[in-house]
Amino acid sequence: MHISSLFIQCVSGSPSHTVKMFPFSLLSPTNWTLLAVFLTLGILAFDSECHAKYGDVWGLFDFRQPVLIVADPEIIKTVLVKECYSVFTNRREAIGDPCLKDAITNVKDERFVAPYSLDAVTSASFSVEANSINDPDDPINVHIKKILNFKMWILLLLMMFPFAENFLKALKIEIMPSLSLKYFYNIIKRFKDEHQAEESPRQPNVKTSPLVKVFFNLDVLLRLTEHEMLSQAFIFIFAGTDTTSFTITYLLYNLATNPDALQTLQEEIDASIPRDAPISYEDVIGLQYLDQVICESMRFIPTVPRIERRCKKTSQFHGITIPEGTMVGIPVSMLHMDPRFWRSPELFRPERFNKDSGEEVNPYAYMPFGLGPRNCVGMRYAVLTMKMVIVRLLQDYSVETCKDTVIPLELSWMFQPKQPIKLQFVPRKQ
Ligand code: HEM
Repeated sequence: MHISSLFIQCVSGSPSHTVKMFPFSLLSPTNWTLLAVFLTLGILAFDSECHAKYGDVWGLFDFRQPVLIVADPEIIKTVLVKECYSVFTNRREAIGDPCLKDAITNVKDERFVAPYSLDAVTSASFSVEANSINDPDDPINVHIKKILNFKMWILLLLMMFPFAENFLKALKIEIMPSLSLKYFYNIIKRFKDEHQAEESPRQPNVKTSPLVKVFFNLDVLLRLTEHEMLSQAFIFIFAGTDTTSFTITYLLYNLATNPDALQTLQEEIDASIPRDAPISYEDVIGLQYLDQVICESMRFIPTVPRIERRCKKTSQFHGITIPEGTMVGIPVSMLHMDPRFWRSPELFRPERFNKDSGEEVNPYAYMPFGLGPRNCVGMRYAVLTMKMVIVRLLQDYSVETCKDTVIPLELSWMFQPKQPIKLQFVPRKQ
């Protein structure tokens, strides 16, 4: 899962002109109140509290890092879209395994511009054979779990003391297990080598998907090194795994707690797709209500609650001076619940995304996949995967709450469910 701002020092900012970042004071009750809100109620309550106190722009320190949070759609547009290439191209400095520093999520400036064309190839998922659904001990499953359960305390330590990286390296302490990372690099490399062998004139009859072909020719197409290319392949697996599974889980939870929406969705699926027939791309794309349910579920509980860009040169926008090195954060989860942009935001209403509903969606207040040139490259692939899974599941099962379902859902300060989400699947009558 993507981790957003980790708060330690809270400060106030004037809504216009230079936003002042006041140093954290142990004696300041304001800071402690907000810190308590952050740790107990989580990022949404924290952002909402700050927003109520300071308006659309406020500042804080993530340990040593100044962060400016902006909730004004015009400023968001400037940061994520208009000035993306000139000022706000990059994210936070990558912390941790140097192996991943050339992945698309971390690369900077002109190195980003090249891999960005990868958008065209996101559908090329890697057909590495795995049996992780049926076999929890499948090596792929074991290694991805090790990587996703990365050590948060090391990340926090490095945010406070970036210079500790070499010290930890010497002690062989790592955020992500390098053995597991190497495991993935090796299977992707093996897959690439096999693909290139298939391409050789000695095996003219072997056919590879054109998209996979593009992906494994990135070194030639975009002049990426082999390591850079393998990193993109790895990050696609890594960035797409937890995000997609969390989003599907939230979606099922929202359907179970909103049986009317579930029924409307099942009626749409039943009317459009025969039960035992294979599902085509056109079938799922045609399901309008399913699309609305996914949009609404990702508004209601966005998997990534905050996105960020780093300001690479001191600039002035909308009357605010943003110093070089400042992180600009967009409070996605708060914007998705802001009554300025949504009618009854606390209600799960897929109808609001119906084009004929008359309710307009402000594109700068809705960004479950981020926004602008640096948004999620896996978006279309993820939506398609989710649609396929949901259709297949709901053709045969209804999803309901049970005695162990926690209602309402409680999210931790890391924006993850405090308790496991438990639902029951009831077979549908044939
Ligand atoms: C429902 C599932 C997913 C969600 C909610 C999600 C969400 C996001 C968000 C919010 C960002 C940051 C965008 C920004 O900063 O503006 C992002 C970036 C990214 N995502 Fe996803 N994502 C999902 C699935 C995937 C999948 C399946 C892949 C790969 C196939 C993927 C690959 C990436 C990559 C490579 C980036 C970095 C893009 C860049 O730096 O240019 N994501 N994602």
